[in-house]
Amino acid sequence: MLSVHAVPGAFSVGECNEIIAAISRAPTDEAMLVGRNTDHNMRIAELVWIDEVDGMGWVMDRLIELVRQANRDHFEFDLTAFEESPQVAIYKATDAGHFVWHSDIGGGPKSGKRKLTLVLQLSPPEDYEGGTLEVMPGAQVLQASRAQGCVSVFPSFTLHQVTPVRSGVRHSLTVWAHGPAFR
Ligand SMILES: O=C(O)CCC(=O)C(=O)O
Ligand SMILES: [Fe+2]
Repeated sequence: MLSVHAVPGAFSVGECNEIIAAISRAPTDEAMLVGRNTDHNMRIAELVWIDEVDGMGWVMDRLIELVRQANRDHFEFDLTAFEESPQVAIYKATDAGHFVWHSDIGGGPKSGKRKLTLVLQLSPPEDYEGGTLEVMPGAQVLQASRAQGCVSVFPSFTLHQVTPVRSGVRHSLTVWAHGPAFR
């Protein structure tokens, strides 16, 4: 099983900028962790749920196709639904935005059924320093591509983190595919 599947150019630069512009007009919520824990030591980011932003249907359509292809070609998990809205996270250097090591599988009725995680790099790499998505599928830590429009797909149980943003602002989009428990 491939641990992290990358799709460079899954979204064009123009499309990423369009998503950032659309969500910047929407109100943000402070990031909450799996289990609705607001421990600031774990994650500092602002969140916008794509389902609540007008004109973003095409984004969900593209994400579904990307997950479907990645699953068919690389993971072959039993996936049944997308039960949660994709979310855009905004990590700001002024807040030392980050997300410590975690798995995405939580204890809730939806977060407990997460099986694949897809992360889209929305910001161009020159917009920020730090803010690297690191994934640890085994003994080694892999750094996800920072290229704008690149998508990384990995099993939701895989440990991953976002290192503190040291300058600028990083936007990313995360969506999960759900299904019955691993067995
Ligand atoms: O922003 C990222 O690159 C990852 C976000 C993440 O890990 C999550 O939303 O669970
Ligand atoms: Fe995560």
